[in-house]
Amino acid sequence: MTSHWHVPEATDPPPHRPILSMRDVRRDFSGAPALAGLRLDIYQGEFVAIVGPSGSGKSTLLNVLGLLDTASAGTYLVQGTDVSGLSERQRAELRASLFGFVFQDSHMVGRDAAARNAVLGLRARGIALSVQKRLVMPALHKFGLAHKAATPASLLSGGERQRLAIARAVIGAPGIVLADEPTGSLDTVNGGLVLVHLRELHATGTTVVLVTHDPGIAAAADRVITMRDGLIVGDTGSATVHSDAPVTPGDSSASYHLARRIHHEAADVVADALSALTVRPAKALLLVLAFLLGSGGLVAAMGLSESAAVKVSARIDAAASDEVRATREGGYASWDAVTEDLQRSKELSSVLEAGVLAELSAAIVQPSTFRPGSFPEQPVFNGAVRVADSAYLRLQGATISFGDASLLDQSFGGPVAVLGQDAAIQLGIARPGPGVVIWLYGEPVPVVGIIENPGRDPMLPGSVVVGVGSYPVTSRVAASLVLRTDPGMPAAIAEALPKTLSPAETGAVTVQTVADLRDLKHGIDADLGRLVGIVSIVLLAIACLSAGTTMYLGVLARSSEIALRLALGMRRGPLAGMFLLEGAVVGVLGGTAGAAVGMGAVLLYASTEGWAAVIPWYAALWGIGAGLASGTLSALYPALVASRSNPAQLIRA
Ligand SMILES: Nc1ncnc2c1ncn2[C@@H]1O[C@H](COP(=O)(O)OP(=O)(O)OP(=O)(O)O)[C@@H](O)[C@H]1O
Repeated sequence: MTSHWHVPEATDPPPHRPILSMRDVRRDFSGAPALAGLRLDIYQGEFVAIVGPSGSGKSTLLNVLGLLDTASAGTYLVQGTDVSGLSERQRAELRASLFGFVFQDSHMVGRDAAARNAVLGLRARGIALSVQKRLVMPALHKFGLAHKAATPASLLSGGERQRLAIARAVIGAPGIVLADEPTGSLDTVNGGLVLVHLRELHATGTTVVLVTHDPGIAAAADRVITMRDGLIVGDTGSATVHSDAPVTPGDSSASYHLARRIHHEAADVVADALSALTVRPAKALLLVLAFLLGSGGLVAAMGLSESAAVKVSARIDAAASDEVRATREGGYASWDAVTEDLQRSKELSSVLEAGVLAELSAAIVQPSTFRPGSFPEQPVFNGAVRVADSAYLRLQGATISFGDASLLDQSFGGPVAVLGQDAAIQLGIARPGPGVVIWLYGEPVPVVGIIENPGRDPMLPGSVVVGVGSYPVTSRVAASLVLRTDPGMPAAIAEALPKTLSPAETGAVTVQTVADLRDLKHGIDADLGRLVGIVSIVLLAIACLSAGTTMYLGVLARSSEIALRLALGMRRGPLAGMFLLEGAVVGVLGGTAGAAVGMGAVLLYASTEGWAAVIPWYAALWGIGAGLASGTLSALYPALVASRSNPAQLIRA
């Protein structure tokens, strides 16, 4: 320590080039100067203590020196480079490669192990993993923390955390260590230890600048700068033999590497986003649930509308200008009764063909290629299952390949099935043949044909059609008679049919022509889809809002971690990415669960209504996409807040 005051003048011949040099540097906060025009040179290898009363500007000076904060006016050169000309990114890179920081409150990523915290700065600089591994244990050992390597930083004692902060600051052998009251929160023993470490570091050539209130620590420094009211009022001057050699990290393998840095940043972004979720599982679960409800509703709305629309439009198409459908109230007791009605209706003049069609619930029939129980996770069939005869297929103009539709009408010991092309693909059946069966109600049913052309029934491609032959009737059959008439005759046939089929009680027969069916289009089914759709969009908006609020609070709660990452040189883009990814992951999880729940709801609703559930293949993607989009959207503002924050201010907070 020297005894003479040395306040260099601009006219002084520069003895050596300083590594940090300030001229007329000001830092104003709301018009009031925290630094009121400083002139300061710091040379490589110095051990400088900054002292002064509270509020005199010590921390502000340290923050500006370390590029955590920007001067409002004046010139600041780091290794001869004017930092006012650097971009935010260049400042971050310079900060990461030149400075090591020790803060008063040893900021840590609390959920991460001590070892991972120790290498945080190395990661920000893109130091190779092998080098990180080589450096971390000796550093922890040096600071008496080897046995705590795997302990989460939040569980360390105050002294241990501060030693870890120093280990983190020095592990990459930075040219300059800046420490803001590093012993402020420690007892005498731990404070003394910290000072010993800083002196050892200085002995290896590192420049150390520390802010302290402790006269003992100030006395241990080679140069003491005294501040008052934002000005330097005393400087014991530099005693060190200065070197002009450029400041480089002590370990050449620990040099800055952009590609690896980006790689580490990407890995950190993913790991941190995921660990932020797993560390607060209850919060994550609630967010997932919010997105689940929103996107689940959306998928359900799509399925319901589509099922309703297909059901309605199928009928309307079918009932063009030459089709009449009739049903009997309460259905039929047996297939013989159905056949009887078919025969009678065929006797009407102008009826060209009469067929039969009954819808079955796919959820109950459970079509499958696999014997029940033989395959643990059987895919759910999402087409329609219908009972029909060959006349129905004929009058729809449908044609069969690889088989014979008339087998549908025969009873030779059990039902047979023909498959629509989409249904066949879904069930994994390429063509019918001996031994090719599907399982319905847990019983094997031979496949006797594939529908090549669905004619005018748009539901046929996705349908499993079971023959009427000997299809078991367990309860009453809700079958429809489908009649093909001479063109223009449906109205006349519709008049005559009830009298023909049920002369005693014409009301028991319901006849549908195209006019009746058009009304169906505006029926409650489509409205239900629309309603669920609107509700789900509202739910998604609420999910977005609540997730956004929760994440914003999360950003505030993690301000110490954010400050640390920025201070260590993490760029703002990846920092924002970390929060966006967290939102996206929550959204995708919620969206995926929502898609599953939504599809389940459609299947359930359709089966209770006796419809064929039609879930468009893209519904699940929509559900997941809605979750992803709303999750990311909700994280947008919090991410912006995090990435725009000023590390110096956060550290102060
Ligand atoms: N982000 C900020 N916003 C507003 N005012 C600030 C901010 N940072 C510092 N100041 C003000 O600048 C002045 C200097 O603060 P600084 O923290 O640098 O002093 P200090 O000498 O380090 O004080 P202490 O020893 O108490 O930590 C104070 O008046 C403080 O209120």
